[in-house]
Amino acid sequence: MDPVLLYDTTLRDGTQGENINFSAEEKIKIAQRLDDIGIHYIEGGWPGSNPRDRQFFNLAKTVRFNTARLAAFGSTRRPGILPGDDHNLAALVESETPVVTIFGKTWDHHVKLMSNTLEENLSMIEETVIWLKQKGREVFYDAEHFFDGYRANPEYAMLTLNAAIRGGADALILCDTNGGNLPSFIADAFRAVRSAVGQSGIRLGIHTHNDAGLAVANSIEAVNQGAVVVQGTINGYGERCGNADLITLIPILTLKMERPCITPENLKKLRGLSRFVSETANIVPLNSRPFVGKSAFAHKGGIHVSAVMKDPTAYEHVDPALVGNSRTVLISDLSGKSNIEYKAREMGMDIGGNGCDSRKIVQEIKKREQEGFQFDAAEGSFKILLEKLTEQHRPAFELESFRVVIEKEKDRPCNSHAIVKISVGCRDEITAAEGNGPVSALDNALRRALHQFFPDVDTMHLVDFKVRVIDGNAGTAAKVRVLIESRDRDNLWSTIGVSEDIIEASWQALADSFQYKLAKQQNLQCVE
Ligand SMILES: CC(=O)SCCNC(=O)CCNC(=O)[C@H](O)C(C)(C)COP(=O)(O)OP(=O)(O)OC[C@H]1O[C@@H](n2cnc3c(N)ncnc32)[C@H](O)[C@@H]1OP(=O)(O)O
Ligand SMILES: CC(=O)C(=O)O
Repeated sequence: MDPVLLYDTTLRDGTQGENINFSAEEKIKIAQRLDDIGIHYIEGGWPGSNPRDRQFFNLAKTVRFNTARLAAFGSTRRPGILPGDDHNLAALVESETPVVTIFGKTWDHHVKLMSNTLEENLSMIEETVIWLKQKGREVFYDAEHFFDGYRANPEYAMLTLNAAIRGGADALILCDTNGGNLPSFIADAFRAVRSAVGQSGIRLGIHTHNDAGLAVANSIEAVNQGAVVVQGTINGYGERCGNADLITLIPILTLKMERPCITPENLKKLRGLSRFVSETANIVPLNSRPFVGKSAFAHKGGIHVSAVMKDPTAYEHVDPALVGNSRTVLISDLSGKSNIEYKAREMGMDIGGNGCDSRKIVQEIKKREQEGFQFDAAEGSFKILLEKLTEQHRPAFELESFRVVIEKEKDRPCNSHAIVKISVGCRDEITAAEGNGPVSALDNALRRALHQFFPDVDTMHLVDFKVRVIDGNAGTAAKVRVLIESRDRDNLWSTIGVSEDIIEASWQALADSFQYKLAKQQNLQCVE
């Protein structure tokens, strides 16, 4: 099958998305990751638009890309002037990129909105392409609003493409700029263009937006109709509802359509690339993102897990490892014994020979979930519960008692302190500590007490603390669920507590967190 060329516009159209901003240095880092995974074209920005994008292209002059060709983006010349007098075009050439992409108007309605004439618009397209070709660039022509323009006035839409072809463009990219077209129309229009311009030998490409949730589907239709260049962004970031998500498109092209675009080795970097771009953008990664999301291969229903244990293809459309992802099994009140057995095996636990079979464990989990626990969000507490139910729990410490005092004096902030008494082996320890609030005071006091025996507790800290009222109708008697996320140098884990008392629920989650940390230390040193 013919290869498809990937054209990434995360650094240009991606940054037109709400809340997406990259510094010039961050853009360079992303471009290097895109190059590393084998993207063929990287659109770095619009140098005529802002100093940041000009800085990016200046920095890029010293960067060597292995596979990617860098593109600078801009518009055709303005009406009524020569290309050589247009500062936007000058900025494109000064970027010194091997590729320049310009967009022009296809839709007669939009040309009139600009108070332009249809003839002048055609000249703007043709003359701009000629000028850029004279400067030795590979020129991509993005036909803005192609599909809406083609619907409104197909003859004129074709004239705009012919103007770009006469100018010597290397590729015509048909854009669903408003993102509202359906796959059937994309296919019909693309087929018509292909039969009209196919003999010119020009490459055809597709650029879609996701306003109707169809960007990926529309890109696939275009590929089926002969598109050999696919434009999109990492994670689908982009103007309004975003662009076609390359993170979804790439595995579809390679694994399902057998259209080579990146190597199988590079495909395994896909999840890492998606994470890197979301972290750089400071956007929380979408759990449900196809192929690479945390939930993409997470199985919750007992029936699913039972089948996946026998044959993963029963509920997995591709092998998660191919895209750098992995399978997870979740524990909840929708679990069956298969979930428990899978999880126990994953945690390296034997839950067989002690009279508490996985069926009893499932019943206990369902009872606790009914009380408000949520084990799919708290693997640390699930492991401790499993150990308790199978009589394998060896607690690092026992709580004897705690006391928390919160003081509020007029015109002064609240002050909290806690006293904790624990026993480790045959020794008792009592410590007191202050904190920003009652949970922080408890955490500090417990940490101080444990430090005497397990100095390694210093490497762990709490990273998140979430409280949720479970039964809002019950007023102050409602139960609360506390979820705590903790980490040390190597691991991140979550624990849970449920009670009518927020301090009690917090203590449960906190104590589980420390027990989990101390139990997972293979070489746990208790200094007696
Ligand atoms: C479909 C797309 O995603 S295209 C990319 C859209 N991206 C962006 O707009 C981000 C970068 N844009 C910018 O920084 C600014 O809009 C600039 C620098 C390009 C222009 O800024 P300004 O000169 O202040 O103009 P403004 O943004 O208000 O309007 C855009 C101008 O471009 C003109 N224009 C629009 N499309 C084209 C085109 N293909 N060719 C030439 N001119 C065009 C408009 O008619 C308008 O001209 P006018 O000022 O004479 O009315
Ligand atoms: C060019 C472009 O970004 C569009 O038409 O959507």
